[in-house]
Amino acid sequence: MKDILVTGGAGFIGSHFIEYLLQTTELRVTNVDVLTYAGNLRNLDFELPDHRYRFFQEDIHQMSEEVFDRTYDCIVNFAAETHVDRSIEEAEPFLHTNILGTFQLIQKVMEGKARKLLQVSTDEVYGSLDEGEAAFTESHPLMANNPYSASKASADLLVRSYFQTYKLPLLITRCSNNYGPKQHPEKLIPKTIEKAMRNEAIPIYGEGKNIRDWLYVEDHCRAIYSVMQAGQPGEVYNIGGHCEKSNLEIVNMILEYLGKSKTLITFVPDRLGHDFHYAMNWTKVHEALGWEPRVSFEEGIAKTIEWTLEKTMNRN
Ligand SMILES: Cc1cn([C@H]2C[C@H](O)[C@@H](COP(=O)(O)OP(=O)(O)O[C@H]3O[C@H](CO)[C@@H](O)[C@H](O)[C@H]3O)O2)c(=O)[nH]c1=O
Repeated sequence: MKDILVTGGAGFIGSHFIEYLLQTTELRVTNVDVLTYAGNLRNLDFELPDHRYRFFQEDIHQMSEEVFDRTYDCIVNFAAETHVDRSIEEAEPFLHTNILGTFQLIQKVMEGKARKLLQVSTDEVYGSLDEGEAAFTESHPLMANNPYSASKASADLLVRSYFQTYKLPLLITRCSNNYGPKQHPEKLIPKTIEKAMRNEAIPIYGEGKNIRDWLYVEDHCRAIYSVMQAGQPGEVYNIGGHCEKSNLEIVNMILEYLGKSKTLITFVPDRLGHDFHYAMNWTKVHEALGWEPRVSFEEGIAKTIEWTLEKTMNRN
């Protein structure tokens, strides 16, 4: 492999993946990102060697010929609308980017402009675990419960269908909740850190008992790289953090770390259709590719909080 096209590379996970590729491999990276509210070139604040990195501010629906002046060994698709609450407010951008955008990328593989596509997906496509169910395996039915996850599930099915129909080399990874430096403050962890630092009320939906499986973003990037290198076309690989925690536990840990009062916690009406419990069974990627998460939650959350404190100090 030589050339990788990363879509959505100015976003949270995409920018970490580019950093991982540039620092640990010799691959050349082309980054296509339209720079919506969630994409920010400041996320790429590390060394970007000219001969191995280039950026196009373009929409994945209308990529220019310049982007395709070479054949890519792989497209890794991070370009997505990702926030559940926003999808409940207005679903259309989610359908446009997440479904039709993915379709455009599949077309690039059909046209021979890329040798394969890795679709970065999510545990949300499985819906919520039922009582007594321990974790999602890759064969769990797709039971998306909100417009965001329905759009990601639709994209996964498109990818699957093009593998089944045309035997195109397409792969899917499905991750649990990521966290780490540079995440957009609309998400639970960065939002809690930033609000706590400012002594502002921290909104907890419902009773705060919903459970997520937290994965440090660098562990996720390592997993995606392994799947890109050695995953089997047509296969789905779950990636999880082996770290189930309720939202209240998360918020309490952050408040404790920052030495802030628990009175900042404010219970607010629940998210509509709020999935109760996600957890990933990632035995398959472990057995097939030897991947496992390395960063403990204690270590990961400390790095994330310290990064946020430093960012805020530099801003002031
Ligand atoms: C923003 C916010 C969230 N929450 C709750 C809702 C969820 O149970 C939990 C995490 O919420 P979020 O940070 O929005 O993440 P969640 O809805 O789980 O979805 C994330 O994780 C998914 C993977 O599971 C990704 O596919 C999504 O793109 C990503 O947004 O915290 C609150 O209680 N208060 C809040 O203000």
